[in-house]
Amino acid sequence: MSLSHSDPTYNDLLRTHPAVTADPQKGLMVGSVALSTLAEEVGTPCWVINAETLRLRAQLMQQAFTDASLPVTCHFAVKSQDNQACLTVLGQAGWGADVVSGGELERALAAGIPADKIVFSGVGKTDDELKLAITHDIAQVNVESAEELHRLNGLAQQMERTIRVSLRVNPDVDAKTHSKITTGRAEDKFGIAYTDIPSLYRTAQRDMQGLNVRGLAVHLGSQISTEEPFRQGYTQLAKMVTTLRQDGLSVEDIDCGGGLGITYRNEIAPAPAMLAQVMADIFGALDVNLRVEPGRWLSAPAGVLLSRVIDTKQGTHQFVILDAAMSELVRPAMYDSWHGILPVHLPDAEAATSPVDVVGPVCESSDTFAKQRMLPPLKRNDLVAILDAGAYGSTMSSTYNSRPFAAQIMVDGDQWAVIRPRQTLEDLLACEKTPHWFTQGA
Ligand SMILES: Cc1ncc(COP(=O)(O)O)c(C=O)c1O
Ligand SMILES: N[C@@H](CCCC[NH3+])C(=O)O
Repeated sequence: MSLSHSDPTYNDLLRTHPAVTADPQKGLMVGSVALSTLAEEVGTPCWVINAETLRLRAQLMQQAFTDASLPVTCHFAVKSQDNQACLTVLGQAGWGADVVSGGELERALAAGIPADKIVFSGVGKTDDELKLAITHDIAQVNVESAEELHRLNGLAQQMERTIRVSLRVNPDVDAKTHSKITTGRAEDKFGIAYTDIPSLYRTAQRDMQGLNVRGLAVHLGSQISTEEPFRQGYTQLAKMVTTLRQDGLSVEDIDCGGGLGITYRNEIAPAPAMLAQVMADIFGALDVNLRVEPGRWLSAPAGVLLSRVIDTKQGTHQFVILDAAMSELVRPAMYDSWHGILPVHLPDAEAATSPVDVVGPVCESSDTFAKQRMLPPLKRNDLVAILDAGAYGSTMSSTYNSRPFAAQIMVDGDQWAVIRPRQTLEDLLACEKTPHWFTQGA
């Protein structure tokens, strides 16, 4: 988060973030709606999602696979953005869902995504979650251990059903992204060890009556910004397909996971066309059905976190204290991640920028959105938009420091609506109970 001369300027950020535009009179806009209007009407902090951006990115990704003549089923990773309105937009664009919990499965169904377009990944699925998947006969469960495979088979047989599964392979490939979001190294908790796959797959396909074993899945990590990890991971998978087929087993499906990175700062992020090309090169001749599970690439650039300056203060550093905090957007605190920050009022072309620390009000030094960021002057009550906040923002929010969850707004052209109201303190307290022995006789 340190000061870098290669940091994008205000204009660079605007150019690379079409979800927001600048109007000389109204300041920053999402679609045709001024962010200042949303701040007035809904209050800050709040999340603002541009439906058009989501739709466009869904289309662009599908187009990349079409251009590569690759039939791919696209499943949106719900963990990146789980709002029902966003899932509805993507469902209407023909996308399925990738879920990692019973809650996400219920959300995807509630948004109208059909069960046969839902895949269920995740390193620890409870019996209840697996039963839910069986009950709804979802597209497939990506199984992450021998133990889970046996448990799922038992549950399906008890329910007198069968369920489609793929085995998630741990290919021992380093995705060269942040260590905390790397999932395909041997030491990571995800997937089944590469060398254990052949015997487990054989047992599952030949002997487990509750399972319809379809193929293999992989997910290497998130915010992957180079082609090489995809190439390495998928090559491992393709070799495994050959091994299994040589053993007389059938492999019909390959789930390539998600992970495609975006440009937050100055990363040269790969385009979906790169992913499509790698998949075509490696799987094109294998005669398999392909799936992908991207999240961030679709949702991150579609959303901003809108916040107001509570105060500024001059210490060793100049501080700008926002009403948004790590309780809304935890990524900078958790991964030292960099997010563009734009003042909502258009800065005077003459205004000099100076280095400031942009922080939140939470009692943690890590509650810092940016250190020594070159920004035009900001004063109390000014608004700022924190960019690329549509993924792993609201879904990772907490109520730390008794801060109720922020409102979520969707803008679609000239229309806007609150799609999740701001939680109130009453909402927060309503589900808590003080044990009866404290209140008896009071
Ligand atoms: C199994 C699985 N699929 C898909 C994703 C989505 O990843 P991303 O948002 O990086 O595309 C994740 C998250 O890392 C995941 O764990
Ligand atoms: N939460 C991470 C991504 C993790 C993806 C889930 N496996 C982030 O904000 O970058």
